[in-house]
Amino acid sequence: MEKSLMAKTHDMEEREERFILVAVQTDERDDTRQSLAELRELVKTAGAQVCDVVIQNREAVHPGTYIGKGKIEELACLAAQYDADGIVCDDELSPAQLKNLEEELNCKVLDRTLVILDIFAARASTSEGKIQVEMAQLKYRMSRLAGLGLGLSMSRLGGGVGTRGPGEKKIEMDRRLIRDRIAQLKSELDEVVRHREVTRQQRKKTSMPVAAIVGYTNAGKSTLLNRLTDADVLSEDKLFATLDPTTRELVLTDKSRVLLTDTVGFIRKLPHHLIDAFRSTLEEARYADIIVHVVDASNDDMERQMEIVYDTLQELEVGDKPVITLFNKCDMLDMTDSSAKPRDFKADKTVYISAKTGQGLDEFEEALGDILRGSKVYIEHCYGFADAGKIQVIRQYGQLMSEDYTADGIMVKGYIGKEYLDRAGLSSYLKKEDNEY
Ligand SMILES: Nc1nc2c(ncn2[C@@H]2O[C@H](COP(=O)(O)OP(=O)(O)OP(=O)(O)O)[C@@H](O)[C@H]2O)c(=O)[nH]1
Ligand SMILES: [Mg+2]
Repeated sequence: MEKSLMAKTHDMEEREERFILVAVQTDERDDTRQSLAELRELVKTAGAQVCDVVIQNREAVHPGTYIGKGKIEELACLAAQYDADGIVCDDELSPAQLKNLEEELNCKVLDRTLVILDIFAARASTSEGKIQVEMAQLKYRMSRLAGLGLGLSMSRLGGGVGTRGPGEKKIEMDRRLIRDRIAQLKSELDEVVRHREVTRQQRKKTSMPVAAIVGYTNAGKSTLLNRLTDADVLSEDKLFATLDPTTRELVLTDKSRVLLTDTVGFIRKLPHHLIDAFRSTLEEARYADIIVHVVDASNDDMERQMEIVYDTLQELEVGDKPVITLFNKCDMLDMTDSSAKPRDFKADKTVYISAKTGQGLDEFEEALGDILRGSKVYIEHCYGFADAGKIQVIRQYGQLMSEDYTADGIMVKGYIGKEYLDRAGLSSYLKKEDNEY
């Protein structure tokens, strides 16, 4: 990780902060263990230590205190025993739960959302990322200001996990100031979104198809982009290494070009404030022509992670697009028994790869080329000189390979999406068998 705010804070402190993780296991949840393993990684990524884990079996989360009275007492003893700085609950706490737990335990009380926000705050590097994180943090604080006396409570808590980031100094502002700041950030963000929209439009003009690399955090998305394009994106064994989308051009074997975009990883219980704030970043997938779904095939929790990725895509209203699923990290698996190979029935194509060793990447590029060609049809037609409008449609929405002036008109060769055939006045000229559409 780069020298971050976090590292700085910790240099100043004598020791890393220590937390006890707390989760409630209900009948409805079957992934408490994995979710806690992930929370442990999140806390470590945020620069703190985990000293113990406490799980309470309950029919439902306690509405006032998250866990029951007996468990709170047990936690208080444990916290004293470990000299822990606080606890981290595995669900987003309501304002009341947060306040009550703080009062009962008299230590720092964090939740999963705060830890994720904290990591994002330390990692955001572009102005867009910073605005997005600050906005998410302020919204989170804002919803917890009610009756919390946050000024007092935060100064008692001091620095460390859950208090960092661009919002740090602003935590103690009153509600009105926070509201003003949110409004200001929102207008800055609108500006950024407009800019992004312009960039997207420009990209469209180059008529290069866009493939968005999506997947669970730590699946290997950045490693894949680096491997394919020398993109030099930070990749590491930490959650949320990537916050800002990076786009690079990839030239396929048939010489066609495609833009590959690396995106923010998904995670279970991705805080809603973050989804809202990062919508323009996360939405890269929405404007892509094709989705490349990277899965960490070496992770026991792979199936659930894939589900979460598809759910998040749905939440982001990423419509029906072709999906190539890449089962990554195959270098760590024994793939000789083909019946043990993982499958993704939602994908149009599945490839087994290792972004680390390069295994399977030729097959992936081939699959990418096939799908991209499949969505476009080849055109070769001589337009009259008066057909400028039609040629403009091809220029704008397709790939114009050549444009030669002849005595009869303009000979145009290229590719265009099937959906634009009518607008380019071409449908009647195409022979179905030529293009297999
Ligand atoms: N063994 C093995 N490790 C891999 C492979 N691909 C990626 N990794 C490792 O997995 C970790 C995460 O890789 P990243 O590329 O940062 O993952 P990411 O999906 O971009 O993660 P976020 O940006 O955090 O969402 C790193 O430690 C990589 O070295 C692979 O094919 N094999
Ligand atoms: Mg990454």
